Amino acid sequence: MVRPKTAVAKGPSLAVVNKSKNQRLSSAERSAYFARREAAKVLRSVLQGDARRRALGSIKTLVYNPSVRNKKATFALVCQTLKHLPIIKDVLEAANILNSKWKRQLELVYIIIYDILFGKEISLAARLLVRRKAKRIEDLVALYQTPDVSKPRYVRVNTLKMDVDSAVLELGKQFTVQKDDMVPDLLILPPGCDLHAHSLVTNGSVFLQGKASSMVAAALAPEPGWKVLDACSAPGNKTVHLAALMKGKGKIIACELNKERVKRLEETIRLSGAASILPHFFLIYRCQCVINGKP
Ligand SMILES: C[S@@+](CC[C@H](N)C(=O)[O-])C[C@H]1O[C@@H](n2cnc3c(N)ncnc32)[C@H](O)[C@@H]1O
Repeated sequence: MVRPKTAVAKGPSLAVVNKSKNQRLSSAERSAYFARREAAKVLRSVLQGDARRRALGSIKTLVYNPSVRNKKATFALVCQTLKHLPIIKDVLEAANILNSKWKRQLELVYIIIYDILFGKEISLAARLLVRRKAKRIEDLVALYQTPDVSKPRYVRVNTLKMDVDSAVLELGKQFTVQKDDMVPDLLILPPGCDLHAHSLVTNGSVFLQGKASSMVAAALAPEPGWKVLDACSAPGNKTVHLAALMKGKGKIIACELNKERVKRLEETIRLSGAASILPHFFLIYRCQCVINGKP
């Protein structure tokens, strides 16, 4: 195996590839960028030659093609990537990040992964280890991990089916339950409790609905008799919350663009019990709402 003398990665890797064309690259970045592109082309020829058992030329011959500008760096990149290819392939397989676009540029991906794993980034990581007084990469990663901030679970009581105090009693048999101080029909449960299969959820007495989502209808505070337009309604959590606050008097015009999501909206309305209690309450439109001429 040829051992190149040059340091291979002299510029940022993925960052360079992803830089928008409008942003100017420094000359070092530009040369690293071209070296990677050129190395990928050479690598493709080498690997295709291997696959067909018919080499299109030695790496040197391919690199000395006049179209290759940065011959030293390209040669080094190709050799080093080939040397580490089994590891690179393993990493790619484990990471499972190849989409169809990247699969078409597999050789470039190999080169970039080489750079990330064994090129300049390693020395950056080493510098970081010293700076953060960490002995191993794992310790460094742990230093950067944000503490697990546990978020409470919220459920909104569907007052068309159940009153808030009964829901507190029922859920209180299993969990510690608190009433939210901003949204009257919202309950706070401990982080991590899974209510998906709870009978109050499956029968539509409570909805798994976050605080931000539940605040919308509460902030509007519609009164019975109002006519309310829900312009983007599926899956319908806010639609049925409005229905509960309006106690069945008035009208809700629920619009939804997506045909499949209209089905979800109808299912939410059915689950909430609103459709049977208030048969003429909802008007569901599969439409694109147009406001001031704009969708
Ligand atoms: C974030 S969801 C709405 C969530 C809903 N308000 C709730 O609380 O359950 C946005 C919905 O708006 C629909 N949508 C987007 N643009 C729309 C348009 N111009 N007209 C009608 N529906 C639209 C989308 O298909 C999607 O189902």
